[in-house]
Amino acid sequence: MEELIVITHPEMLPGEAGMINQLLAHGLTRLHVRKPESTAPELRALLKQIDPQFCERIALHQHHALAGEFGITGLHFTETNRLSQSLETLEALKSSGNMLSTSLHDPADLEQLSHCFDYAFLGPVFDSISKKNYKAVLANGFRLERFNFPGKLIALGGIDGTKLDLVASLGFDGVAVLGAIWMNTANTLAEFRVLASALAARPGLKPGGRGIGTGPRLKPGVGGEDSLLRYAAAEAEYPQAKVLDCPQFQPADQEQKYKSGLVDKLHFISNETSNMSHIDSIRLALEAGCQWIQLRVKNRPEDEVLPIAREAKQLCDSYGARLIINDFPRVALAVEAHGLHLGLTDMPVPEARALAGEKIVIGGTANTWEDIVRRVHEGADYIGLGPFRFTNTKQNLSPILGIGGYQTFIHRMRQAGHSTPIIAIGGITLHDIGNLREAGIHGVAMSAALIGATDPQNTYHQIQQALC
Ligand SMILES: Cc1ncc(COP(=O)(O)OP(=O)(O)O)c(N)n1
Ligand SMILES: Cc1nc(C(=O)O)sc1CCOP(=O)(O)O
Ligand SMILES: [Mg+2]
Repeated sequence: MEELIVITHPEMLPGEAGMINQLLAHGLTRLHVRKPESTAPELRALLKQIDPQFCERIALHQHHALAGEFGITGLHFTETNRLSQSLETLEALKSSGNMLSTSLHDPADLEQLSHCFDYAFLGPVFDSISKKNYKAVLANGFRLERFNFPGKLIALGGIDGTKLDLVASLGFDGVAVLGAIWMNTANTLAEFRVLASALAARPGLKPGGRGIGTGPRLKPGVGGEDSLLRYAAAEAEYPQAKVLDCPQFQPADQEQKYKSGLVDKLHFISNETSNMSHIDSIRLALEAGCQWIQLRVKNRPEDEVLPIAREAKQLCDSYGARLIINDFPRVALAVEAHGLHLGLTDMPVPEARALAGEKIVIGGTANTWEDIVRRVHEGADYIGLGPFRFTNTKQNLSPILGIGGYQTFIHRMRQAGHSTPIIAIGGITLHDIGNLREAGIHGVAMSAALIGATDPQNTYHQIQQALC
């Protein structure tokens, strides 16, 4: 069993687009946008906020006419909607490259189901978590009969992490979740990670298995199979190298696209002051909502950084967040950090890669065009490009780039065909993000703007919105 599909909350939630982008950036391969009460303009407003690179992983339940506008090819048909479609319509949609799915409530209906459908939801298999009075329809002792349906069968209804083994034993190819993800919106990403890790760790998941969203139309590197594999690589210790070795993911540029989903858009940089330790600053950021934390301890030897890193790792784990270690590859390895950030005078990226392995995310600093080219050739997973403006957080700053520097360098990168994600850094505040995003950055790294915020949680949410 390998598929994990998330269905949106039926109502529009505050900050929902940000949460959706986060889920997709963290490896979600298929998102079903189901908003039964929403009008087309309301749905359009939501879709507009979703990063276009993710639209190929989306299926729409309502307002199919919006699909073309956003490059969405996934069309879902509710049971009623399916029954009112002619076979010709379904065949025409299918042959024009769409990926079709539908819902069934009676397993016997599979016998008649059109083979135009790539996958079908069947359920509710358990009493629903989110819908009261939505009771399980599958009888005790149920075992899935596929008839000749060639598509995937996805269990829906009442599924959480505790049910995966049972669902797999019933013969399903995957699960669709709603309540488990959206019941507590403060924990959406953490819940997804728990489910995805549990699924990836199941013995049935094999690197090379196909995922929904892997139709022949999908570009490698955008959702689908590689995204599923990416999640497995990141979460279940399948060697990422297997993905990158596969010829279909070459040249290097496709590889970079694949990498951009691995790198968060907001990096918090830890700091210490006379009344705040690194751990205090990390706790503040985690409580605000940050999910990507860089431990940046300066002017201390490795043996002093190691215990701080261990504590930071525990703390980040408890919030389902990722820890990146600045400057110290061996510390990153020792604490099993998610990533490592290297400066221009630190260990070169390939050396750190050889030391720390394929799984770890490695970012590298650049201050000039030549540095950018070096980082691209070194195979950095992202480039920390700065400084944007003067900051007290770092000593011995390189010359300020300003918005013009980012515009120029990102333009040159595009011309040269380089797509390594750029993380802007140095004195960045909430109000800079719009311009930086327009210049083409992938994300921002921030320290003082979050540590010094009067309401870090609110600042975090505004930053997330601005990054969408
Ligand atoms: C995301 C990100 N980008 C750049 C830096 C700067 O790293 P470095 O050049 O190694 O300088 P120090 O941070 O070590 O002073 C970073 N830390 N993070
Ligand atoms: C760690 C770091 N590196 C920079 C670079 O230009 O390479 S600027 C910087 C400090 C980032 O913190 P703040 O958001 O408080 O300015
Ligand atoms: Mg450094």
